[in-house]
Amino acid sequence: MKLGFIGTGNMASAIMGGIIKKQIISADEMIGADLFAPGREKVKSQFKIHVTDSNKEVVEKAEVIVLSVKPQFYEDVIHEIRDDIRDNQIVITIAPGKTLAWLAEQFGKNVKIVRTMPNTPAMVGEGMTAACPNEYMTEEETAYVCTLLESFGRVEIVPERLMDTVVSVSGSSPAYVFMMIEAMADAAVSGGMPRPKAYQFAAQAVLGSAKMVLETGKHPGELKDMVCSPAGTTIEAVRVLEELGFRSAVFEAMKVCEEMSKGM
Ligand SMILES: NC(=O)C1=CN([C@@H]2O[C@H](COP(=O)(O)OP(=O)(O)OC[C@H]3O[C@@H](n4cnc5c(N)ncnc54)[C@H](OP(=O)(O)O)[C@@H]3O)[C@@H](O)[C@H]2O)C=CC1
Ligand SMILES: O=C(O)[C@@H]1CCC=N1
Repeated sequence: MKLGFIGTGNMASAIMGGIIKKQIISADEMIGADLFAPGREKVKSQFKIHVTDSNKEVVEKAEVIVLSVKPQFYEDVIHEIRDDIRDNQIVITIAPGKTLAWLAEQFGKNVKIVRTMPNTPAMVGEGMTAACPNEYMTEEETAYVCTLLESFGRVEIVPERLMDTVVSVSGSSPAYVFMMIEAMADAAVSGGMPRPKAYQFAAQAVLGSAKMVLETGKHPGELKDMVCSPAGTTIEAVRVLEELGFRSAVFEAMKVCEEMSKGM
């Protein structure tokens, strides 16, 4: 087995889906463990990967192991597997707040670890993942892990001090964007548009806007100004968003998210 998952929930499924779609690793070379039988069965039927109820079996069989349980279960899972981890294996973590120093302490031995923060758009190959390798990872091993992570989106190696900021700007942010799409669609429905069409219009507008930021290299403010025709419709919408504290709401929500990550 090339890749193993301990925990087969939402984020693990998004990663599995992205990797299988890009055919970097076949489903037959992946194994996932989950205590929750319906969770295991879901990924088995969806992706045809091997599944087990034993975390130790994943460690026994996989070269690279993704710890994809909630942060509060990290300590127990690491203590369960630490004696079985071999020198040549690589552990990928995806939990907020779990620093490389904390992870080293829990393993209590020299383990190759890459601390990452992915996001669920991995499911459609548009993930954004930040990665921090520890001192036991060679350049080749880090490059291999980056190839895996790139199979489901963009990857950046970042200094570890930025990881809590990454949680707020990309790990958690799909939730805020989905809320915005939902709100936009509700307003479109109120204007008379059938709901399925409203989601399509709102989502495509968000997708296209994001692509413009990434592909033109222009400042988002300049792109916004290009939409605001003089005495037009958009500038009135912008006025109301400013009045209702749109920017401030996003800013404050992200600061709370970052602080929460630090405390985990
Ligand atoms: N969801 C997201 O968008 C993102 C999540 N993450 C991180 O990914 C990790 C997983 O989150 P997410 O996928 O959302 O959570 P989920 O609850 O969807 O998935 C976690 C899975 O692990 C199972 N589990 C719990 N304890 C164990 C154990 N001891 N051994 C094996 N399996 C276990 C859970 O079972 P049960 O339900 O029975 O407890 C559940 O099926 C977290 O650390 C999270 O912070 C990172 C970036 C984005
Ligand atoms: O909500 C959470 O805690 C996880 C981490 C980033 C996204 N989801």
